[in-house]
Amino acid sequence: MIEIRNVGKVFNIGGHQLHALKNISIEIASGEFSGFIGPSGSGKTTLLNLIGALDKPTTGRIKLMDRQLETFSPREAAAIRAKDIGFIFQSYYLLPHYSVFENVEYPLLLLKEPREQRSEAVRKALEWVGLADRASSRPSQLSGGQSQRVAIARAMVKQPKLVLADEPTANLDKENSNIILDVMEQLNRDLGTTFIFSTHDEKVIRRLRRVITLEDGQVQNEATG
Ligand SMILES: Nc1ncnc2c1ncn2[C@@H]1O[C@H](COP(=O)(O)OP(=O)(O)OP(=O)(O)O)[C@@H](O)[C@H]1O
Repeated sequence: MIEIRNVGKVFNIGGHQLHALKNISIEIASGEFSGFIGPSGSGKTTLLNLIGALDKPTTGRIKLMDRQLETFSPREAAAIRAKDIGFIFQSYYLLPHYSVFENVEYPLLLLKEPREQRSEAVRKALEWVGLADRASSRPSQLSGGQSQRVAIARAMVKQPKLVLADEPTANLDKENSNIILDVMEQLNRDLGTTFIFSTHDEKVIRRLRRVITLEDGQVQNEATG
């Protein structure tokens, strides 16, 4: 599903060059439940952003579902993000003035799906995360764990092949972290969705079937389990 070949990423900060990623080569297969771990600043988020077509590598190539991402225009990158990739972040980024239903529906509006299909898909996505009864709630009425479950439903509503989760449990307690990890594991099993995490959290790391450790912008080691 993903082929990362000799990827480097350099940020220019005030005339100084920061090598955030150095010659990374990794392949990730469809259906994996894997994650990048490593110290703060090791390049986890930078790498996830490149896979998610949110940014481009300085050197090297990234193939995502048979498409060379580094050749994409901003418009093409936006289209692939809208259609094929679900994003989950540490901060849930729910729209505060919209209901849970409308928040989950939003990606389908961008894809211009007809109303009936949208309603059915939102209903299903809220069922997956156990929040079918909260469709008309506002984000401010939800706990952190429930908010992250809405964010998962929003990422899953278009049934993407790939979901990228950047520190998804960072703001959650143990119980809620385990609930959202259960949900993601089940979606991975039932729908075959590929999940890639960036995380420091032991609770997440224990669940990953493949752990890729980054250090100073390089792959340090790999473990599967
Ligand atoms: N847009 C940017 N502009 C300049 N430097 C950046 C940018 N994004 C990341 N960096 C730098 O690149 C390096 C890698 O950052 P990155 O956020 O990928 O690390 P991380 O492993 O995700 O860290 P954390 O666990 O703290 O989130 C850091 O030194 C960071 O300061």
